[in-house]
Amino acid sequence: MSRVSPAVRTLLRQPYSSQWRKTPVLRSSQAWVKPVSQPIRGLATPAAMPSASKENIGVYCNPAHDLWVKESGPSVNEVKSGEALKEGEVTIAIKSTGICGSDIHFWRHGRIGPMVVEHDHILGHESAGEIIAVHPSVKTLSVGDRVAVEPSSICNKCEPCLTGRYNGCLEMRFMSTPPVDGLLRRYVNHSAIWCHKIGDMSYEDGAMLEPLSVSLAGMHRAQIALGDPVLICGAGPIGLMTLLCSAAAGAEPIVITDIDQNRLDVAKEICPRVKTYKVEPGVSMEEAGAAMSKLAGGSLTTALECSGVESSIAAAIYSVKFGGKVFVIGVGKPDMQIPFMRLSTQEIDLQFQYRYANTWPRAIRLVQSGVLDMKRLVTHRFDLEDAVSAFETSAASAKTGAIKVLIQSP
Ligand SMILES: NC(=O)c1ccc[n+]([C@@H]2O[C@H](COP(=O)([O-])OP(=O)(O)OC[C@H]3O[C@@H](n4cnc5c(N)ncnc54)[C@H](O)[C@@H]3O)[C@@H](O)[C@H]2O)c1
Ligand SMILES: OC[C@H](O)C(O)[C@@H](O)CO
Repeated sequence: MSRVSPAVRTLLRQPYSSQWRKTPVLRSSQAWVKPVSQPIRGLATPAAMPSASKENIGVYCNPAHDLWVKESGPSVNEVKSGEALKEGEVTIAIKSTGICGSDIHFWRHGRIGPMVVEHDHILGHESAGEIIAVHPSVKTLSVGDRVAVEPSSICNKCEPCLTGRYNGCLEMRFMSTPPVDGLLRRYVNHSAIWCHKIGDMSYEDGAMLEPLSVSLAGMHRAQIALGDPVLICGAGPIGLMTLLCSAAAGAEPIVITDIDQNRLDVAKEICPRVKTYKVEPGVSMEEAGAAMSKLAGGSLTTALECSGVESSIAAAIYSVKFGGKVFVIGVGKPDMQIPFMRLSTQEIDLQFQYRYANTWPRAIRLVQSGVLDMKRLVTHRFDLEDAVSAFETSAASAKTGAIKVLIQSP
């Protein structure tokens, strides 16, 4: 806050409130950031990074469930001088970021299980952008490269890291999971190894690679094959991406469920051969599971659970036949009841996925080649300055029809 005037400082400190939304957003023409004339060696010149003339702002939440936009680091001066850039790092001008259900959760509930918001905290981990500065030690990326950001940081020493399953890193620092700040900023410094080149892919598609990675990791470990009958529970962004993946993998038949008819309609739009099942209140998990099974002609061997809702996981367990598998991608309550004896007597495997490892090159190939087209899932776009409205729209998805809300910094 040291480079801003007291009036601006007051403005930037405003928590989420109607006052912020009515307040005109700061423009770079208001020039509260001093321009720097001498860029350091190895960094882009100011002419090569016009967007770095704008102040850096970020989207914050806190334990009191406020949500607001304010000044953030690295400052525009630090970006230009490179003083905050560590060995192996690049500066990314973030262009597009998706809002994830976990962002809404950290804002509204202040925690996801053991991950607790304890201070002012920057959200966002589904981003793509342009490289605008490169530490001299970085040889793999150049200024101007378009990249999708993998929001991880790992120790490279523990067993999960050394065996290639780095999503289980014992010292994982995942951006946007407290206490690690997220990507919903105009500029972010991050290790070059986690910035995946996307060529001429749009930044929107680039931002979608992160949730797609979750689906791909699930698909890979659930071992979905050509002709497999598959149930997908939950038609949110993850469920719909899993639907696209299942269709591309040749699963047949495919059944998808949700409580929201709009989302089921979108599922039908992006995959006309999918069969939809609307989950109604008052229907028991046994009945729901049986109905899902019937829609698939009694064939279901795999359920990919993408809601994280206890009753949905239970219905999935009742939907698959002897020897089947329920693969849970959704996350939910810390403790849940499951139909244990159904799992036991039917020898149903219950498996879980948490985040992803090594999925990004695969995700990029699938989107670049057109095998997967996720554009229909983007329903709303907001500028970074208007991030509060973006979060409200995403949080009220049943009313707004939002599926994936993107925040952009053109
Ligand atoms: N395992 C991981 O690493 C990982 C990563 C990202 C997201 N997730 C989780 O995956 C899940 C899906 O993410 P998303 O972004 O699509 O979230 P989302 O909340 O947008 O989608 C969940 C969908 O489930 C539907 N639903 C609710 N109750 C249901 C029920 N009883 N039966 C069927 N559907 C029901 C909702 O209407 C919604 O459409 C969430 O639990 C999220 O936290 C897990
Ligand atoms: O895709 C990554 C997930 O959204 C995160 O793990 C989140 O659920 C908690 O940080």
